[in-house]
Amino acid sequence: MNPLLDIRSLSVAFDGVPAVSDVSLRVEAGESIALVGGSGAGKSTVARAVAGLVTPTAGSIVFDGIDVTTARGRQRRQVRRDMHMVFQDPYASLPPGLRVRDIVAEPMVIHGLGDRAERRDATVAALDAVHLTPTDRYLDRFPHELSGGQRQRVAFARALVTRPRLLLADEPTSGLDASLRIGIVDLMTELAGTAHLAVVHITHDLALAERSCENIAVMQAGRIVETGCAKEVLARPRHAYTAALVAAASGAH
Ligand SMILES: Nc1ncnc2c1ncn2[C@@H]1O[C@H](COP(=O)(O)OP(=O)(O)OP(=O)(O)O)[C@@H](O)[C@H]1O
Repeated sequence: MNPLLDIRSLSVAFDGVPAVSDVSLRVEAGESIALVGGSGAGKSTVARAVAGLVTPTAGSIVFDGIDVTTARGRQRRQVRRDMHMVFQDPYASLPPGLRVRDIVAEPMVIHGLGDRAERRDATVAALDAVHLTPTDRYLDRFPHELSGGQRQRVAFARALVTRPRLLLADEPTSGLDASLRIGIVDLMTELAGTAHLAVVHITHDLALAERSCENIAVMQAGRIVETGCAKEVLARPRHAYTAALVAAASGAH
């Protein structure tokens, strides 16, 4: 069977400077994979290329049989509906002038999905799925009337409302304190289980990577140096860079 996401020999350069070099990665439907590595390793650039936000210099990215780098028209809209990105800073990524009900429903409006009543039901279901309950308490609030953790849950609800097949979560927990981080990571695990969603979780934090994902890909200087089952890779790293990350993380705790 073809994977949901098939990245082959992806390279991205900015002004001629390589940011991602020859990255290949397969993500199966319903799989959760952590993309880890130090700052500047190229993790966000891989996710942004998958989401069509940056143009690769070489390689291909096939999502559900569609080449995202060349998709146009109906196929492009299908990719946008079936794949969502959640960013680091929910305050910056949520429209400040909209209420939660309109923020969460907006992707359905953009994609012309459902009538008013169906959008309302889907919005309530998405808020339920991210445990912002009772939903009536949140529907009419603006982003500035929510805590950081609640804002990030709204960002997840918005990402889920069109029932996507892939969630790209780029450092969704940075800026949150430790207990909220675990809450968000456990939410992603739960969503992956119940919504048959594949999750790519970009993080610096190896403990969160291991907690949230079955699999892991370790990036260094634009390349993937090691992949495998997260628990095994972190317990017995084969690559010196992974071993150094694990040693640094255990020194930090
Ligand atoms: N829009 C851009 N223009 C120029 N250079 C960029 C751009 N985006 C990323 N880069 C460069 O590409 C490299 C990889 O950056 P990227 O953000 O993908 O790394 P990262 O692993 O996600 O890092 P971090 O964990 O710090 O977010 C870095 O050297 C960065 O400076």
